[in-house]
Amino acid sequence: MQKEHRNWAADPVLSVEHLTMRFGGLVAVDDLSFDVGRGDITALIGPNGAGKTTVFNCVTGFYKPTEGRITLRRDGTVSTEELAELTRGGNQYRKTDKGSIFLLERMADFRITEIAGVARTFQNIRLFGGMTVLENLLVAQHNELMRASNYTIGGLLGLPGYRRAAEAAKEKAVEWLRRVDLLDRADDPAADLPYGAQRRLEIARALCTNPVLLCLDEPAAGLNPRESAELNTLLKSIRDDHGVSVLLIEHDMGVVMEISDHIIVLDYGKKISDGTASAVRNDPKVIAAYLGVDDEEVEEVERDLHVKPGAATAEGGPQ
Ligand SMILES: Nc1ncnc2c1ncn2[C@@H]1O[C@H](COP(=O)(O)OP(=O)(O)OP(=O)(O)O)[C@@H](O)[C@H]1O
Repeated sequence: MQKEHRNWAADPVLSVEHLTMRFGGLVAVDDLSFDVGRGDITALIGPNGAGKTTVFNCVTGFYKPTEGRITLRRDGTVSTEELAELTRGGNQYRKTDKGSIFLLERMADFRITEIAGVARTFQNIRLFGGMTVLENLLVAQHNELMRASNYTIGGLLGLPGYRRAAEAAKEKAVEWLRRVDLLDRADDPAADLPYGAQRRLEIARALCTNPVLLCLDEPAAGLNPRESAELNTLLKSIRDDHGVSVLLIEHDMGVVMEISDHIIVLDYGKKISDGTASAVRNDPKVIAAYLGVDDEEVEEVERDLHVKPGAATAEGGPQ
């Protein structure tokens, strides 16, 4: 059951404003603005080359945007005036007892994960294949463990503070393995897992960093229908049971339409639609943009969007 209230307007965890990213003469993202609601699953969709991954790379600090502001509201409430003040000054973030905000376009990728609380997965799985499943989740908590050792040899000496932190890291890893149904594979090399299980492990690894916003780049790519259904259940549980906001890029319209509270549609780097799944599904601009894809994909898109065959051609969409 999809929620009809608009968290993205009432309580945005992420606000992207006037984002532009140029590569030489190519404008990959063009003056794009959108909000991601706290506690929502938000999907960023659009035809190939629309600019989705570029947006992700800007939000997660892999690219420095040409222009634009990207605000992450980690917790509490920070007023518009305080945000304006932070923007005018040179700082990357502001933390007060009322709440904390981060200007992600000013921050390096590792700081975005570590202090702003944004975690991501990639289009191509990036696990440490030779390490065990459990070790992959412990490595993800390296920063926390380093802090616990006070960046000294406390870890090697087994000082109590470090030992406690190491125990907690293991407990967290085991708990996430249980949630993603991989506990029985904890000691196997990650590379030995089937593809769908590797995707779940990547998500668990991202969650071990305690994110407020989890960014997933095509999590359903390469999954069979059963694995896709399991992914849907996992993502809904991450939202509902753990309160983590999810922003995903996904080509599988079955997944997108079933789980998304909010969908943003890009085409040629610009936003062409923004709303609930049902609003976006019936937007002629979206259907037209999608029908600009290869002929063999047209029927699939029409079926996934639940529109009558040929409906969008009547709107004069690009062919
Ligand atoms: N590092 C880069 N240098 C030059 N051009 C780039 C770079 N990254 C992306 N682009 C270009 O920017 C445009 C948007 O690419 P992007 O990968 O963001 O699209 P996408 O919507 O994620 O596509 P897909 O669905 O195929 O993954 C494309 O024309 C792409 O070739």
